[in-house]
Amino acid sequence: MLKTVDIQSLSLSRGERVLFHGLSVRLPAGEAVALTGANGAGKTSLLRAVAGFIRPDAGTITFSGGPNAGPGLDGETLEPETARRDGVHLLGHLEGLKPTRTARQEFDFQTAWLGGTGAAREAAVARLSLKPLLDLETRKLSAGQKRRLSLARLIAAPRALWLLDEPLAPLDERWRTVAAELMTAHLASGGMILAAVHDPLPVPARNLDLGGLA
Ligand SMILES: Nc1ncnc2c1ncn2[C@@H]1O[C@H](COP(=O)(O)OP(=O)(O)OP(=O)(O)O)[C@@H](O)[C@H]1O
Repeated sequence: MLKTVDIQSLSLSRGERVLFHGLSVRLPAGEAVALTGANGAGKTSLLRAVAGFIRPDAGTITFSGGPNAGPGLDGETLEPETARRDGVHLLGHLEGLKPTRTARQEFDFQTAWLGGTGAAREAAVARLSLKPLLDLETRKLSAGQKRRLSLARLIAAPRALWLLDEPLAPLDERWRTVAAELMTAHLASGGMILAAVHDPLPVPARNLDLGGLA
C-alpha cells in the first residue's frame, strides 16, 4: 500500500497561464489535506496532475510505499502514472458516467476494472443505498445520486489515495454524514485524502491554499 505522496517545488500551467509555482506538500498515511483557493486557482488541475493526467512544468510528484508495501513498492518511489493503476482514486465533478448506461452497468464495469471483489461491491451498494437506483440510466440520476455511485466505487475497490474534487457539493445532509464516515474510516485505515474544497472537509485536515487568480 502507498504510504506517502510527496509534492516538491511543483509548477503547473494550463494553456498560457501559470497556475502556481514552487508548491510543496507531503501527505503521509492517515492524513488529509484540504486544497482551497479561488475559482480557477488550480485545485482541480493539481488533483489531475497528482493522478498523472497533467504533466507539471517543473517539480516532482512521487509516491512511496512503506515496509511490506507490496510487489514493486518496497522502498521504491513511483510516478503518478504508475501509482494511478492501483493506488489512486480520482473523484471528479463529471463522475465519468456514460449517460445511456444503467447505474448497475457503470458500477459493475468500473469496479471490475478497478479490481473490486464481489463482497466489497455488495457492501458498497448497501452502504450507499444504491439498489433502487441500479436499473436507471445514469442520465436519470440526480447530481447527488451520481455522487453516491462514485463514493461506492471508492469503497468497492480500495485505493490508498483519494483525490476528491468538491466531494460534498451535491450531497444532502444525510449523505454528507455518510461521506464523512467513509473519509474517517479511510484515514483510520492508513489512507490519504487530497480534496479540493470550498467548504471545510468533514475530517481533520491541513489546509493548502492556492490563493487567488494570478
Ligand atoms: N483543459 C484546459 N485547457 C486550458 N485551460 C484549462 C483547462 N482546464 C482548466 N483550465 C484553466 O485552468 C485554470 C484552473 O482551473 P481549475 O479547474 O484547476 O481551477 P479550480 O481551482 O479547480 O477552480 P474551481 O474552484 O472553479 O473548481 C482555469 O483558469 C481554467 O480555465
